[in-house]
Amino acid sequence: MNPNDNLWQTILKDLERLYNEETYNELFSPVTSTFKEQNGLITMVVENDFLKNRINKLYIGKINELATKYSKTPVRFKFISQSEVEPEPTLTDRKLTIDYRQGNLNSTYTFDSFVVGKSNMFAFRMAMKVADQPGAVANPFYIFGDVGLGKTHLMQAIGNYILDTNVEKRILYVKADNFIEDFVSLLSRNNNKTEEFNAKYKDIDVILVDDIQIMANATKTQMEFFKLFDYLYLNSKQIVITSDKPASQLTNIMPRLTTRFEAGLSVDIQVPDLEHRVNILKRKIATIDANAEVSDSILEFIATQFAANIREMEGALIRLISYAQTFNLDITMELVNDALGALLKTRKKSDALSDNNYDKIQSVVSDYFQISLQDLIGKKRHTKFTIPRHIAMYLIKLKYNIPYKTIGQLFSDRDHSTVLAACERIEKDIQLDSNLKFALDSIIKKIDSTLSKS
Ligand SMILES: Nc1ncnc2c1ncn2[C@@H]1O[C@H](COP(=O)(O)OP(=O)(O)OP(=O)(O)O)[C@@H](O)[C@H]1O
Repeated sequence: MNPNDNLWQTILKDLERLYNEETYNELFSPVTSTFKEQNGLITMVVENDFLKNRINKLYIGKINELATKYSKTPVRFKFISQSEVEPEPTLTDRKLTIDYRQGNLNSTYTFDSFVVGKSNMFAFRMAMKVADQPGAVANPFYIFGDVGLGKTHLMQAIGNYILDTNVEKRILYVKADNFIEDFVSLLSRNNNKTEEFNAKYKDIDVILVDDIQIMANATKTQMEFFKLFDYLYLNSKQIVITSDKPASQLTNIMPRLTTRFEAGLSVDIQVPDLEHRVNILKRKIATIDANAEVSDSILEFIATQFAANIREMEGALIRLISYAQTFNLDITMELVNDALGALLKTRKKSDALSDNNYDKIQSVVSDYFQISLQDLIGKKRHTKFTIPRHIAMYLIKLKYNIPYKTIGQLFSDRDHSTVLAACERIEKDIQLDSNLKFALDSIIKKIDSTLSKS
């Protein structure tokens, strides 16, 4: 018996419960065993194209949700018809197939499971195009956005899609810090490791490099990455990169890399609005526990409390559902307070701490723009200093709403009208300049995290 048959039998039981008898008997019950598995993709065979298309169009999402629920390892299902069954590969063919999905890509990070809204629509559409024609549409494809907003998910969805279309494709997902580690260990060992390094990084079709900003200051690693980048690029291999900021704002990454990143296509992911966040939560419930009943008002409450980071929002939902399951309780607002009380309290505390922290805002802004605090507050008039200065004034006004005159005193005794003009200017520019808007959002996040630690 194929090891995935037990999984399929378990899924069948749920399908029988979920759908009417006629559908179940026609579509699912005749499929008694799995056909094969490769790279986490389990293939099932049905009698004809009509059945195959119905399942793949209407029921595959639910089947994969159940697979995620019941399988210990990440797997997905695919249905083919009898006429598509190919003869088994010979032993030598099989040896050539490297398992590129296991331990490399998270198979739940797919386009299917990515909830689309205004904040990520462009990024999503372009990612689909890149996945459809790797190496041809946008190379490199650069995704940026704040922590926990879905960059890794979207990047891996590209990898999973390419693999689903062609299981032989070699897709390498690597976090920038692992690339640094691999390179450092290459330097510290003998030469025959070079071959291993090259086999891992060069003998591939697609590279997905996550959190490139981590390479800041690692000059030798950047040089090596630069060589690899050029090699892959010249061979039309798709390169996908994620970062917490636009390429133009990466600090301590060599310009020969950042300019190459800018030459491809950059897309950003913003914080989703409330309705979008609630939709993400609804989708997550289905994967955590399809039977959990969570009212819209509770979902809205969670989406409001954990607005800036989807990972945190998802964590709160998982905690709530697990809590309800453990104590066998209905999910009410009272239970939300019990289950999430500690998390909510930490957030309140960090808000309360935020009084009178003007100097912290000034130092986060100066750090972000890599200028000294003295220059931020002082009188120099180069735009390198005036833009960060205006941003710091604007943020203090936004966060504390203290008089313009008081803000002026924090910046070398400037007068009320200078601060007012600076705030109005920033307010206007963020409507027009998405890079500025992005910088502001990142700085606000950093301020919040600094204040919560104090
Ligand atoms: N639009 C979305 N639809 C469904 N799930 C999402 C979406 N956006 C984010 N998530 C989920 O939020 C979690 C965090 O996403 P992810 O790890 O991709 O964020 P990230 O931007 O790469 O964060 P980091 O900067 O920390 O690497 C994941 O579980 C992901 O599935």
